[in-house]
Amino acid sequence: MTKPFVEFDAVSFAYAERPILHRVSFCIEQGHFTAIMGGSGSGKTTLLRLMTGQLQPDSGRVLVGGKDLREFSRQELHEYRRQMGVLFQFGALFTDLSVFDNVAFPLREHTQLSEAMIQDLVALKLNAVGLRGIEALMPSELSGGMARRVALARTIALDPQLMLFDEPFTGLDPISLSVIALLVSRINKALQATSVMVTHDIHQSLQIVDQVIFLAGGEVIFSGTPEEIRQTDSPWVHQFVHGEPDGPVQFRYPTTQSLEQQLMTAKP
Ligand SMILES: Nc1ncnc2c1ncn2[C@@H]1O[C@H](COP(=O)(O)OP(=O)(O)OP(=O)(O)O)[C@@H](O)[C@H]1O
Repeated sequence: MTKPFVEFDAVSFAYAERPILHRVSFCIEQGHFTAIMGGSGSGKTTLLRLMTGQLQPDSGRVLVGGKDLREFSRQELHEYRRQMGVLFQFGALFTDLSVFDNVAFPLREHTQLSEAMIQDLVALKLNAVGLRGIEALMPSELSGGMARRVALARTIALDPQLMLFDEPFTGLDPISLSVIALLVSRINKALQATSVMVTHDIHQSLQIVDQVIFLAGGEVIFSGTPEEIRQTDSPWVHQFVHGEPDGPVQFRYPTTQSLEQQLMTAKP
């Protein structure tokens, strides 16, 4: 039996006067792997920030384990974030620290473990991403794909219950991309973590996730399993799956002024 881990209940959010999300509701089950997809600027990263508690909804609720994030005490919020592993787009490593020290960083920061224990844990985490043996290398000596894997090892150092990935595949060659996708999927299963991944890579996602949520126009326009996505006749989803430039998802930034008006406006 699964139970909800993170729920969005009619969440609306705007940056100043600019509405981004409008009454967004969805549920992420414990232990499930969910991809968030949508056009550029549709609010995917904003949604992750609402999930971490970095941003707060203007209305609606973000529930974690059934409790409104707004009602978390400082201690609860700290604990929630400690159980979270976050891997950003370019998984920045500390360039002045070796691979070992990068992976050891969260262990030293958040635990009282002995150095001997930390050494074993770093070896285990690097082993999980297929890179045991490169402990002494500096980030400048790694390929882009290796650096992303080291960042992944660091993300899982504390055995997070919730893993958030923001475009983990960006900028990788196809082989490194498949390797990262496979590792992310395996690690998710091994840790029985709940994972949420913002990505543009629909084909890779459909192979590894349990659920995909599509955002457009500030709303969830579709959510379902990979099987349901393959079968839907939603034009939004169709445009995404087939990577078509024309369709309901617009590539233009929404502006109220026409190009003609803008060109006619007197210049200083
Ligand atoms: N701190 C901010 N202040 C004001 N506007 C912001 C801020 N962060 C993001 N935005 C705007 O909010 C919208 C949604 O941004 P967000 O980064 O969530 O989109 P996204 O779906 O992750 O985009 P992409 O796929 O291009 O990374 C964008 O139009 C962006 O310009």
